[in-house]
Formats: sequence, structure tokens, C-alpha cells
Amino acid sequence: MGLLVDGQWQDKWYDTSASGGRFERSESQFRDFVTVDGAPVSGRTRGFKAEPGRYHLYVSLACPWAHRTLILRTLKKLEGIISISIVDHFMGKDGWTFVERDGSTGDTLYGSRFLHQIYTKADPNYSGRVTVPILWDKHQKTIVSNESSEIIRMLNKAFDAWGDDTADFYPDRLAADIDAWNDRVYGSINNGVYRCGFATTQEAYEEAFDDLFGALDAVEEQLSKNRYLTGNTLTEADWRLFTTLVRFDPVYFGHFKSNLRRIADYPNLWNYTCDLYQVPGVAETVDLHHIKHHYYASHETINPTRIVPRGPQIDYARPSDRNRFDSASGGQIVYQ
Ligand SMILES: N[C@@H](CCC(=O)N[C@@H](CS)C(=O)NCC(=O)O)C(=O)O
Repeated sequence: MGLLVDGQWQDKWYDTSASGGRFERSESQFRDFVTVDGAPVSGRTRGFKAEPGRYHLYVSLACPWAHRTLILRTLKKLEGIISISIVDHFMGKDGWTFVERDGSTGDTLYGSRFLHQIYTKADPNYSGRVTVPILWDKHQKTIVSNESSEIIRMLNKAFDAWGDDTADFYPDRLAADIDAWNDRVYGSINNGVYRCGFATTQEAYEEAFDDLFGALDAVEEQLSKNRYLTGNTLTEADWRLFTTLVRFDPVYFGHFKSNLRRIADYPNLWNYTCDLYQVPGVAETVDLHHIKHHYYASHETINPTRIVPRGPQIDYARPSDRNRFDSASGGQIVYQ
């Protein structure tokens, strides 16, 4: 674990001393957009045109933020349009590294050893964390974006000339609702599990823990009445939640001490997780070996022995009860 300072790699764990033991995620720094016509979006100066074969995703199969981009790439049928490199699951003193094992591909573009070399290729003086995912432009040899929430918006719309233009995970009519769920889910759940796990004071941990389970209760309630977060349409908000839920029982419950309840203890959240897992193509994006080995082995301050637990036994492919919601009924429960 480390970061770049003026283009130089430094091995450093997160510093929570200035925030009362609270983990605060830093803002992503590359925030440009691929657009259909290549014009920069408002407020930005760099423009990137959507073209097949031009862009590349650097991802970790362990990372929930990168996982979102893999799911959108699959569901929008962009596998042949946007290539990928998968980093190793272990993140040690060199940060994310490229090793070919357990399904990791190495850096298929440049053969680099470390992900930080991709950041310094884009900006030799970069200062900041070296995170996945990265959307890379092979033409200009630069990072377009390292912010997953914005990368998935690009994958959803900009490549429709080649991908599946019938699938829209951010429809205009639901945008406000999706944004509202994203806000709640990001702070309390997606980042909430990290706020529990990386807290370094009891107070910071308990604050994050209460917030996390309060939000999970609210989502459970919503999912008792609707198949998906915003009703009967599967949207980006669901995929953003899913990548945390699928890691919850195998990792966050134990490793991050997020252990008031398992997802399997919430009838609606559990069936919803299985339902989303069973959407064609999604199961292939879930790699529990990478997920468990990454967290348990990489976070030495939390798990100094680096032992990866064998359990729990978990079956996301089991039948779910979510088809009790009939799409024609406006999200009301229809018992069969
Ligand atoms: N806001 C970023 C967060 C990405 C992120 O934090 N990724 C983690 C992996 S799960 C990472 O690469 N961490 C390395 C580090 O913080 O040094 C996004 O959503 O894209």
C-alpha cells in the first residue's frame, strides 16, 4: 500500500491521525469523459472520442469500484470494444502489481510491473493514490478517468454505436432517484464498510458501523416493496450496491468487523444479491478467490498473519424469490 508523491512511489498506509481515526477516501484526480463526438464535457478541457479498440480498463477483480466497470462492460456487450488488464490480487508495499496468476493478466499493453507506472506514464509528476479502476486511452497514452462512478456512465452511453444500445442503466426518467440512492449507498454502505474496517479509533468505528447498518435496514425495507432500488427497473444504483453486497459475507463481515448481521440474514437483501448475481454474464465477473485473498492478505495492519479464511460457504447461484415482483404491477408484490 502506498502512493505517488511528485511521481515517486512511497510505501505508506492510510493516515487517519488528522481525522480522529476516521478513514477518508481521497478524491479521484483524472476526471475526463469519453463522449460520442469527442468534445470535452462542460468545465473540462480534454476531450476523448468514443472509438472501438481505443480504450483499456485497468481493474482488480477484488475491488468493488473496479467491479462496477467490469459489470457495465459485460452488460453493455463491450468486451470486444474495450480491452482490460487485471492486476494481481495481492497489494503489498509496491501497491497494485502485474503478475500473471489466478486469472490476473499482467499489463497487456506495456508489460509494466506496477500500476503506479501507468499513473506516471500519464503524468510523470502525479501525486496521489494509485487506484483501480483506470480508463486508459491507448492513442494519447493517458488516463481518461480513475473514477468508477464516471467510467460506468461512459460505458452506459458513449459506446452505444458498438455495444448494446437497448440496455440503459441510467435512464433520464430515473436519474434523480438513482442519484439519491447512489448518495446514500456510497457514503454509508460502499464506503461505509471501509470506514468500519479502516477506522483506527473505537468511536470512528462505531459511528461507521451504526451508519452502515442503518442504511442496510433502509435498503432492506425498500427491497421488501420493490425488486430493484428504484422500482422495477434494474439500474446503475443496483450495480453499485451489488459489488459491496457480494463481498459482504465473505470479507466485510469478518475482516472489516461489519458484523451486526450478514447479508444472508436479511431476506430481501440476500435474495436480491442472488438475483443480481444471476443476471447473465455477472457471475463471471465475481471472483471470490481474488476478493478474499486481496483483502485478508493485503491489509497487514488489520490481519497481520495474512491468513485467508476458508469459509464461509456461500451459494449466490441458489434460486432467489425476487420474481415475486411482477414488472407489470408497478413494483407491487405479486405472490405466486
Ligand atoms: N473513488 C475511486 C476509488 C477507487 C479505489 O479506492 N480503489 C481501491 C481498490 S478497492 C484502490 O485501488 N486502492 C489503492 C489505494 O488506495 O492505495 C473509484 O470509485 O474509482
